[in-house]
Amino acid sequence: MSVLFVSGIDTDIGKTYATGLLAKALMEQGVSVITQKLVQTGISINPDNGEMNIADDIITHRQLMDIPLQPCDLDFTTCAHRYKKPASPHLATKLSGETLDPDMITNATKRLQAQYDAILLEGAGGLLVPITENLLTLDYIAEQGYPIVLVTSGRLGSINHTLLSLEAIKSRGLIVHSIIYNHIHDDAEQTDTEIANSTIEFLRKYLDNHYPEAHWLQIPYLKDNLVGNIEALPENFV
Ligand SMILES: Nc1ncnc2c1ncn2[C@@H]1O[C@H](COP(=O)(O)OP(=O)(O)OP(=O)(O)O)[C@@H](O)[C@H]1O
Ligand SMILES: C[C@H](N)[C@H](N)CCCCCC(=O)O
Ligand SMILES: [Mg+2]
Repeated sequence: MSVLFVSGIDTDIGKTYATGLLAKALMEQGVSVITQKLVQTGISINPDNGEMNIADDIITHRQLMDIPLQPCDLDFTTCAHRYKKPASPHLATKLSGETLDPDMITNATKRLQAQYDAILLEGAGGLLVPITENLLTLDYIAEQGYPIVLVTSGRLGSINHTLLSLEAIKSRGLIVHSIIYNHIHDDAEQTDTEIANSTIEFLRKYLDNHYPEAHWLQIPYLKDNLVGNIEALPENFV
């Protein structure tokens, strides 16, 4: 019945890819696992009926897991809070005229826990993104006490953003469960491999020294077909 919160050092860092690949690897280990999205902004609209689609990140998780959309997706249990504006949830919610109810998210997680052994809950953006005017993502997670999986990369600036995220997690007394290094930029011409490799080395050493219990994982650069694997996942990861 574990819940892991998958966050990242920023938006567009690869949380969705990491969540989907982690879920797939857990499934392959025989773990009954599902993913959930805290809140989806920038939702796509169904052109046939003008209604909001199932959360895009949930659809991508299922593609990466290589399973169809599940009943809990179709009834929106895995992501009820969906907003049109591709912005911070507090703004997207306000513009929609709706109110985001954090208890609804908690209740949905509990319903999923009754069905699955492990839930991977993906955030929106980074750890301190406001989900309402008065509630930061990390404060919601601190209320629930979920361990955190943090996604990072080798782009210039990642070291600082990663260490700041770790400090924020520590300040709430939460557990850093894992760091997932995403090889997101490996295909890009502008990638400086010297910087990327040094970032990996620095972060690994930093984890060893300060968070020896945390797992270090990596995900590969994926081509358009969304097929790939997280590197060897330890047994009893969740
Ligand atoms: N490993 C990867 N290989 C190839 N492309 C990647 C990889 N990781 C991320 N990307 C690219 O970066 C984009 C952003 O990644 P992703 O959607 O996973 O970010 P996110 O952190 O989940 O963002 P959000 O805060 O919106 O949820 C993807 O649409 C994809 O184009
Ligand atoms: C729309 C985007 N892709 C994410 N879903 C939301 C990112 C919110 C970031 C807010 C911020 O840090 O300023
Ligand atoms: Mg995402």
